[in-house]
Amino acid sequence: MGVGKSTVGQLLAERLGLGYRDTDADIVAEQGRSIAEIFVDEGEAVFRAIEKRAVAAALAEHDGVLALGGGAVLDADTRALLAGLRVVYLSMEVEEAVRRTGLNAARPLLAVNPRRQWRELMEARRHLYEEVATAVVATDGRTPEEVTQAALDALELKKA
Ligand SMILES: Nc1ncnc2c1ncn2[C@@H]1O[C@H](COP(=O)(O)OP(=O)(O)O)[C@@H](O)[C@H]1O
Ligand SMILES: O=C(O)C1=C[C@@H](OP(=O)(O)O)[C@@H](O)[C@H](O)C1
Ligand SMILES: [Mg+2]
Repeated sequence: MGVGKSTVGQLLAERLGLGYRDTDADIVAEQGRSIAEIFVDEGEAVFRAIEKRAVAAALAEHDGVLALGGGAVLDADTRALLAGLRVVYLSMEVEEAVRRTGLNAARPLLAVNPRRQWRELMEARRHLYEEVATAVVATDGRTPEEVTQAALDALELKKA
């Protein structure tokens, strides 16, 4: 969360001359309400079910760069759909995460104690990100443009 998937995803798509899509944006458009509203109104389990459908639809329809929400990989079927695709895991340390997400209420899972909540989420998820990734790019101290270049380099290496 806040590592730059949406920001870098758009830049990456521009650099590759491909389309860009973001499953959180798809969900907001389909539901007609914000991610935070879905969490508040219906809870995380309902959000995850909506997200699972949105990711499957996007992977089926879209041929380009796709940014996922940070929790999409919690679902085993979603992880299976990612197998065989080029998946970039953007990483960062906790201090960078707090700087980037701040007290932004748009991310309900970090709303109360961002530092502690982020650490706990990463402990639970790191192995899943590593499982689905075909390339890992550290983003600390890098601008979005530098991260994009590093992702291109990492993807290029993977092609060889
Ligand atoms: N490399 C970066 N350096 C500094 N700030 C960044 C970087 N990448 C993204 N940001 C900022 O961090 C915030 C979260 O970025 P976003 O792309 O929405 O992340 P994600 O989609 O992974 O949650 C935004 O305010 C964005 O401008
Ligand atoms: O990591 C998560 O569980 C979430 C990440 C968010 O997307 P970003 O990773 O784009 O912030 C969004 O899907 C929702 O708030 C839940
Ligand atoms: Mg995003």
